[in-house]
Amino acid sequence: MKLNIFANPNLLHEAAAQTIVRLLRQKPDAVLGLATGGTPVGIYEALTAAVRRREVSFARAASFNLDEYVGLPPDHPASYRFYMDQHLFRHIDIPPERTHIPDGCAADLERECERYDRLLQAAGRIDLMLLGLGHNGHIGFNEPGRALHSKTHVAVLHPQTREANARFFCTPEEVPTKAITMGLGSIFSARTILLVVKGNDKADIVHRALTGPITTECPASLLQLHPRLVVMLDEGAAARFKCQTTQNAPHEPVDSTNGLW
Ligand SMILES: O=P(O)(O)OC[C@H]1O[C@](O)(CO)[C@@H](O)[C@@H]1O
Repeated sequence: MKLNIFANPNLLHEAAAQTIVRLLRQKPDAVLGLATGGTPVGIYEALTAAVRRREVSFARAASFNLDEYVGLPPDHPASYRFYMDQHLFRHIDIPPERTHIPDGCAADLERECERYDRLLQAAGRIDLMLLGLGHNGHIGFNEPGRALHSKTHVAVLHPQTREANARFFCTPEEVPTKAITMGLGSIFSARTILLVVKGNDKADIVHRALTGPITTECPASLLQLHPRLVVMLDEGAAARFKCQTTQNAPHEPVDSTNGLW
């Protein structure tokens, strides 16, 4: 695992974006796994700026989003399709037909999950999976529980998750109770996983996920087993890690695990 700690969120956003830029320069047809939520917004802004500066092109790339709410159409402002269009896709040159997000309004949700898995399989391995972290340790919408799913499935959202995401809706009651999410198997099969976590409110959970026991009660703890895990934290999220803030250029991540493991 490579752990990078940044003095402020802007440096973190830039470093995460540059990781994706570097990948696309080496491999223009890379398959990207993408996340939503508050965390990646700044990363998508930095990617948009890099495309505007013509530092990178997404013209040959493909993307697969982690999840989508059940029952929200693409034009609902809180749907993840809407979010991705608003924050990234409409600002970059990725062909719309190569951007994939589960259809949360499909008449048959089980078939939609199977369809998404077939698309993932046909695309080959995800080269880089961008992940945020839920306050309860969820990744995508893989919620804590006695068992985890490997494949794309319909997840019942934890009350804590619905509460955390209520800020994206007019009223808390509007937050859907279910979502379609990529499973742990699909997330894990990515060549590289980039976990980005910001804010003091996530300091405990990110520390537990990366240093605590590996358990389905904290889905992100499974990431400890991934052979190529890159973690980027701001100082708030890194409060419980006793290692130094990344001093070198933010786009040159260093291995700063410094005897932690
Ligand atoms: O960045 P946020 O808004 O804290 O969300 C964290 C995680 O929660 C989700 O939004 C799902 O609740 C994930 O997609 C995201 O990575």
